[in-house]
Amino acid sequence: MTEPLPRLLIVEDDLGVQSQLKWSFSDEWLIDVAADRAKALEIAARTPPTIVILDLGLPPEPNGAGEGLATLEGLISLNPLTKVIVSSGNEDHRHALSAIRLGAYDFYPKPVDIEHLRLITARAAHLRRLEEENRQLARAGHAGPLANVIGESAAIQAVCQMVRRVASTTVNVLLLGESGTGKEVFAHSLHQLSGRAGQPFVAINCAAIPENLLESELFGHEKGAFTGALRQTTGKIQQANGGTLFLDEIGDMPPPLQAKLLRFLQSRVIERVGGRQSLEVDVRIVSATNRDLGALIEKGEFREDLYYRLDEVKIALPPLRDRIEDAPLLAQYFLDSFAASMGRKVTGFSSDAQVALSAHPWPGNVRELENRVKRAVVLAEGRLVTAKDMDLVGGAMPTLRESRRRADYQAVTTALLLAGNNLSLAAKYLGISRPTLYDLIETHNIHV
Ligand SMILES: Nc1ncnc2c1ncn2[C@@H]1O[C@H](COP(=O)(O)OP(=O)(O)OP(=O)(O)O)[C@@H](O)[C@H]1O
Repeated sequence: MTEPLPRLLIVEDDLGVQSQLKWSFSDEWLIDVAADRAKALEIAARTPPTIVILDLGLPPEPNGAGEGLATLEGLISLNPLTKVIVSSGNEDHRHALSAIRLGAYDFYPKPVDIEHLRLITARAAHLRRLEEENRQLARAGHAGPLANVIGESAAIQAVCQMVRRVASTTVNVLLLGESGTGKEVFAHSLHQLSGRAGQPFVAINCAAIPENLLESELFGHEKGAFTGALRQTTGKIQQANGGTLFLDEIGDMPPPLQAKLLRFLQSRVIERVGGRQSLEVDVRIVSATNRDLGALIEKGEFREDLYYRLDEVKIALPPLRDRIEDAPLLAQYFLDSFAASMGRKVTGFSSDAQVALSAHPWPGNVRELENRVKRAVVLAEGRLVTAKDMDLVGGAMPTLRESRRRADYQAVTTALLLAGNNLSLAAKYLGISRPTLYDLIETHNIHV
């Protein structure tokens, strides 16, 4: 998909200047021209321009600025994001300043210097793009990070944005990511941001419960259903009625239970183990795994039909090493909360600790960082935590290759975020071709 060219409206009554401008900009812009206020506003209403180049001296006042300024006001009131660049032929600087006061983006003196005007136009277009992206983010509810989520990296912001976007829907969400990347944190955010927030959030770890107990944990059982079933119990699915069921480590669910879970997802009805009564249950399913479900499906260990039910939307959580700029933020956050709860007067990190935080590859992700900081808050002798307190002495410098890998990953995720996942635009921001961008996305396993 190629990006449509942006629209430029030239409002100019001098036909010579009009065609000069048209000719100079037609390679990068879709151009409309108007010679007076009425025509300009009519075009702007019909095909909204990104940028307007506006001559202030329009008829019937070619030597004044009244008509030009009125046109400017009309354009801005049609769309306040429109960037209007004004020109005035007479030497009167005051008109240009009045225009800026009324909301024009910039001005330039006549006679026109095309190179100068190109620069102004490019900057205005860039600003307009940023403003529109900010608006989109704000509309998607992305006013800041999610509650309980620490991180400012582009990668984590993209995740927050996605979580906000899907939270209010009823789609089942599959969270993928290495151990300790925050899958449960985001499952909780999804629930809190959804219309189900006042209802229960029930989590179950499919790997931690022995196979023979998992079924009754999920579905409940009747009294006497099996040896030791002394009374009727309510399963987790029913406990979550009206709310969200978080199925952690879904990749470890044994195949017979996968079949039962699938039946439930199709019918939305459960039967307790040993029971006959059908109970209707309304839950939203959020599941998570650090395993490669595709590989499990290939080996016949995970049902593909269940996978498609669970993966209505997939959200991939980046490992901490790929958003290393979040490590100092998370570390300070954990330090403050542990210091407060343990009553310790530790306030920050020594410089060797700060270097270690950014150099360590964090195989255990945020959980590892949390544990290391906790230990350090206990051990620290002074006000500052050292690398030794975190047991990160001699923490290997990242190799040049690793640093480059991280830089590539960050650049690509940032560009995708700014481009709203539009690949052509992201490739353009990065100054690379689309095929190169595809390769990078594949190499870094980035989900778009
Ligand atoms: N972005 C974050 N901001 C604040 N705390 C976080 C963040 N991500 C993770 N944590 C914390 O890190 C720890 C691990 O997170 P969580 O249990 O959600 O990871 P997980 O991906 O579900 O791990 P596992 O796959 O091992 O179950 C938790 O204590 C959680 O509070």
